[in-house]
Formats: sequence, structure tokens, C-alpha cells
Amino acid sequence: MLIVNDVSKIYRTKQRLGWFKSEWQENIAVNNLSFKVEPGQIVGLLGINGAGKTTTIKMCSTLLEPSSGTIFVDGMDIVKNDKKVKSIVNMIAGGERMLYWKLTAKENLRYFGSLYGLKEAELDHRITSLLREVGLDIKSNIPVEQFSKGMKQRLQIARGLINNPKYLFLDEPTLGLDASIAKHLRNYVKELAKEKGKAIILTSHYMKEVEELCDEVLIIDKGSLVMQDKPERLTNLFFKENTLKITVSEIPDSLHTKLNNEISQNKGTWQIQSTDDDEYDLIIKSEKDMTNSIVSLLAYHNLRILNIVSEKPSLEDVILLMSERTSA
Ligand SMILES: Nc1ncnc2c1ncn2[C@@H]1O[C@H](COP(=O)(O)OP(=O)(O)OP(=O)(O)O)[C@@H](O)[C@H]1O
Repeated sequence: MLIVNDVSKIYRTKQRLGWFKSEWQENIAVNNLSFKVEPGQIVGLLGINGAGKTTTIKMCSTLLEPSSGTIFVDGMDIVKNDKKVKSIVNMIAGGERMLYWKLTAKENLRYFGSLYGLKEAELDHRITSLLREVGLDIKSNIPVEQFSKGMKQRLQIARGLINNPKYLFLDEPTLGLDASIAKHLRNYVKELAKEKGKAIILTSHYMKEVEELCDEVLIIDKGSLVMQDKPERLTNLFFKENTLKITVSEIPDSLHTKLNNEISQNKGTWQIQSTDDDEYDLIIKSEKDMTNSIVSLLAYHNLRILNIVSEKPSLEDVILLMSERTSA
């Protein structure tokens, strides 16, 4: 099990105040954070930019030392037993970092594998099976600079698995990938947890990914935990509400009572906003999709509908809302 207990990380940076003056500034990136991840579990770590996700993942994967608090992996303190812990954890970041472009896929894996002190025969065996698992076996001798984005990302996955880690930290693993490759990768991540028993922490900006993969979600803001729950609960809490925006050329006052009756019957709220083009946006928030009934009402009163947009909040909206609530 991974146990993060009351962990904080403070970055100290030197700030220049003039030609001869500078002072140290402290930035609390992670603030008294505690959580656990069990084998076979996928935990989503969510938060707005700068919330402290990468710092948390870097500490769990021994790349950074906590300023205070403890992190235990399989009963080992990551600071006191960093060598042993390093051999059973790994981190995979989205994008195109952490690979040597001039080296082939095989050479990259050989290099990263050698850092874990794996024996030649074991390394050979692992490289061959990993390249097959990520579908790069026939491309294994091609320099990475000739790979597509999806191929590079698949190689990143193989690199992250080269030491057969029990604990895997995935930082935006599907960033920039097209839909089909991302889907394939999600299935693979699920398999790693559910069939191979790996404990996984995942950061992602995609709600679909979080819903599909995570057993539990942690939302952090300014380094502190603001919510910990099942992803379905997150969806139920925040994604119930539809926002319907109907743009019309006018809304006569006489229609207000009828709109109010219709919308309040459905426990919704509404407002009218005038636009720069001398038009009006009727904005309705309700759990039930009211598109049909409102369009019928407006059409019955001969109002010209110029545009209709119906949307649910995005993951970004939910995280922002959580952050706003905690700073209020
Ligand atoms: N090396 C560093 N030195 C100083 N401050 C840092 C350093 N790395 C991160 N920070 C600061 O720590 C805070 C948390 O950063 P972190 O990268 O962990 O956030 P994040 O949630 O991963 O953000 P993003 O979604 O943008 O990747 C931010 O305020 C950031 O500016």
C-alpha cells in the first residue's frame, strides 16, 4: 500500500529585488496532504494548474523529498529506503519528455532498464515483451525521432513499466493523443491495475478518463485536499445540472410569468442576459433537459430563436467550483 501522511512540500526560490538585493521566497506547493492507494486501485489526482499534482506525484515516486510528513510504500519510508522504493515505483508523464530521440525504441528501453540494474537476459526478455504489449515490436529498431506522437506515448508506457513497478504514477498519460489511441491506452491502464494488481495514481484533465478509470478521486487546491470521493459521486454532485442557452431577438415581459412557471415546475433557475448584438440569451439551469418545452413555449409566442446551446459542466468547471468554494 502507498500511504501519504500529512505531507507538505515547500519550494524555496530566490527573488531578485534589485542589483544587489535578493530574498528567499517560500511557495507551499503541497500542504498537509494525506491519502492511501491500495494494490489494484486507480486513484485520480485532480486540481487546477498549479494545485500541486505533479509535486505530489514526484514525491511519491522519490524524485522529490517532502519538506515534512511521511510517505510509505509497501511499509518502506521513501526517504530512508529510497533505493528499494525506486525499484518498485515508476512515473509516466504525458507529452514527449523522458525519451532519447536519437536512440531506437529498444535502445531507450535498454538504457532506462540498465538504470535499475536489471540483468542482461532479464532486461532482454522484458524489453521484448513490453514492446509487444504496447504494439511497437515491429518498430523497435527505429529511432524515436521518427515515431508519431502516439508511438512515442506507447514507448513512454513501456519505459514506465521497464522495472515492473508495483506503483505507477501517470501524469496526464493521454495528453495530446487522438481518441482511438487514448482509448487503447485507458484499457491498458485498467488492465495494469485490475489484472496485474498495480496501484496507480493518475492526473488527468479529461472527465471521461477519470470516470472510466478511477476508483477514487482526490481534488486538491493550493496543495490541500478539498474532496475525496468516488468519481460517480463527483458526477452526481456536479454534472446533474444542464445549462440551456437560447438566444432570441426579444423576450416580451408578458412571457416572463409563463417562463417562470415552466422552469420552476422543473426546479430550474433562469436569467436573461442581453448580448452585444442587441439580442437576448435566456439561460436556464435545471436537472431535467428542458430544451423541448422551452423551445415550444417560445415558438408558440412567435419568438425567433437564433441559437440553442445545451451543455453540462466540464471537469475543469467542477474543479474550479470546488476551489472557489474552499477559498470562499
Ligand atoms: N521547482 C519549483 N520551484 C518552485 N516552485 C515550483 C516548482 N515546481 C512547482 N512549483 C510551484 O508549486 C506549485 C505546484 O506546482 P505543480 O507543478 O505541482 O502543480 P500541478 O497541479 O501539477 O500543475 P499543472 O496542472 O500546471 O501541471 C505551483 O505554484 C508551482 O508554481
